[in-house]
Amino acid sequence: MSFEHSLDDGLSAYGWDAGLEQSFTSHRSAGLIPARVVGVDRGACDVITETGPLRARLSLPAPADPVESPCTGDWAALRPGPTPELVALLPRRGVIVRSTASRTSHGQALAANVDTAVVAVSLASPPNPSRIERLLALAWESGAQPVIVLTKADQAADPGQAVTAIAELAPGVETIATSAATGQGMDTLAAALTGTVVLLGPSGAGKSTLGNALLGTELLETGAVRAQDGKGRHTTVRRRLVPLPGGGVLIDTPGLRGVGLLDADEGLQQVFADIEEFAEQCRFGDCGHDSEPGCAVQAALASGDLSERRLDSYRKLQRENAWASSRSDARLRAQHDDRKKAITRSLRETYAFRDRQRRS
Ligand SMILES: Nc1nc2c(ncn2[C@@H]2O[C@H](COP(=O)(O)OP(=O)(O)OP(=O)(O)O)[C@@H](O)[C@H]2O)c(=O)[nH]1
Ligand SMILES: [Zn+2]
Repeated sequence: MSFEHSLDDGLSAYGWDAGLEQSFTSHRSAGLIPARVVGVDRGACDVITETGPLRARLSLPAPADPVESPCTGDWAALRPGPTPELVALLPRRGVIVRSTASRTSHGQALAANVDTAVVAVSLASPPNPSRIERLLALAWESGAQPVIVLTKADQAADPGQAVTAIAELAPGVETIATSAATGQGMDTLAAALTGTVVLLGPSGAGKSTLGNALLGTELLETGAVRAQDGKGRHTTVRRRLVPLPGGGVLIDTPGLRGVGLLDADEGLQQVFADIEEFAEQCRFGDCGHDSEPGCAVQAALASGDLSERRLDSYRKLQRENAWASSRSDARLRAQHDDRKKAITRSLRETYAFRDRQRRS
């Protein structure tokens, strides 16, 4: 196998590697070149190629499910020429999908092939646990590894306590407190990010500020910059797919800011692995965890291992997901088995730790 295309060309900074090169062999022999999709609009797309950015026409059959249309982060095969054409997509490792509120039953693909999903949570105001759980479910479902970043640690009375409280919501997820003001946690964060990274979180959570700190530049638009733009113009063109100095790629598309759940059964199972684990101990396989005898979920509530709030959030997100999924086609799911095992292990350690604390 030849590595001449894979290692020191311009695409490796965007995540191209030997494995992708191998899956591209037949496209290479057909005279096609690899490209990563930066953005799609009006039947055309912006892509990055080995020789730099290009605008390409979409020349592939419309898929039955629009979720399978090209989106930011996709790897594609391009036919070069005076009018470059995108003729095929490489198989995705995963995709972040937004449930559309429209009449159509389809979701919208926001970012493909994401490895790390940063869930940004501001410590400047009380956190919203359900929102965090929702974003974690979305991340897991997309095949990405979530990382919780507590921003604005300089504004928190007790950041250490906040990390502990939020880590409880998120078995198997690293939680890092950061501050753009003091630089706290930025090295730890940079080290926790691998591959293609997205920043999720509500407006004002500090995503752009984090992104700029990671990039070491002011490429992304921040609240502070906008405040100076007194005309309310938000026309700054976002760089939607940018290599990070320490390796990896940052995707920042506007649609990622404020996504709902769609078809995220597995993602929810992972966020609420603790509840799923309790439920396995219930006497009845179809236990509704209300007043059934031998309900291990109710027992966990009684013992304090599980909070009412978390159980309510679980039920609410399950209803929301069931509603969204009933409107959508079945989609490709990422396999999460090894992660589930890691989460189960981390839960066991947590419970063992609590037991030891109680006994001492
Ligand atoms: N004190 C403090 N302020 C911060 C920190 N990080 C961000 N901010 C401020 O919080 C505000 C919101 O930050 P942004 O980075 O624009 O938030 P965002 O999540 O990108 O918001 P949207 O673009 O609306 O989605 C800005 O005024 C930032 O200057 C921090 O670590 N400490
Ligand atoms: Zn039960």
